[in-house]
Amino acid sequence: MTAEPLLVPHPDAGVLARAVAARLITALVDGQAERGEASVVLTGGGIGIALLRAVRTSPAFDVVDWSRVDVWWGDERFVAADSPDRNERQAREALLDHLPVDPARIFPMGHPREPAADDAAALKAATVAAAQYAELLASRAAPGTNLPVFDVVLLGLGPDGHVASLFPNLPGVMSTEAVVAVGNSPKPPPVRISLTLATIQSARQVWVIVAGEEKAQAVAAAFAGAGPIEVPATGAVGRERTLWLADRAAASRLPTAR
Ligand SMILES: O=C(O)[C@H](O)[C@@H](O)[C@H](O)[C@H](O)COP(=O)(O)O
Repeated sequence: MTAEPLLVPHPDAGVLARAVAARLITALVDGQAERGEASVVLTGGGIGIALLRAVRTSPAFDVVDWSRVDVWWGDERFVAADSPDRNERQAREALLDHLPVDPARIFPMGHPREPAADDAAALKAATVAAAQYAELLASRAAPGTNLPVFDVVLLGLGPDGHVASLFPNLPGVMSTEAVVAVGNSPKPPPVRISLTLATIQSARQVWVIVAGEEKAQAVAAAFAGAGPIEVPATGAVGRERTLWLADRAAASRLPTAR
């Protein structure tokens, strides 16, 4: 295995979702065989939720002991707990509500406790929630460390090269904190919470999952040597393995694309 990013092509988005679901099931089973438990960091976005649905309908889904899986989020839209926009809610509907998970091992990011008076107040509340998530991460880390070693971090890719809620040229990209609040996300909603690249890099495996022609330019820029300030996804690397799992359209602007 290598942490050097490796692009794995897939014919289309449907096959991609099913293939990543199979890969995820295998990674969790392997983690449980080796360490007795496993962990995954979920992503929002179209392909991120589609792959959760594909896990649910996979014939192999019950090979995983879901009661021994820690579930984290890479980012969250800072909106009301019952908002359909929340990544947590979408993940629960797509998969988690249908599995025998241990509720004590599901770690959603925070949400506003009350409607904020303005964007500044919302950012302030998100900053508190981000710090609380960092504490939660530390509470599940090995003694002497601040972060758990995630088995797999799942990330969608934005057309601008963002992953989680780390956007090009915004301060969150280079943050050395574990978790950041984002107050001016170019992708709605504007206020978000995100793991930082430093935290994502603590994972054994990082998978950037990308479908669609509108992502092709960002994929090409990443593999042409762009840095994380310009294309944040390039900073999302795992300790053992970094995979870019792409459909044909997303990989179409790579020099080797056929
Ligand atoms: O909460 C979010 O919006 C995300 O976590 C974000 O990083 C997403 O994964 C990408 O924007 C890709 O989203 P799509 O797959 O919908 O394009």
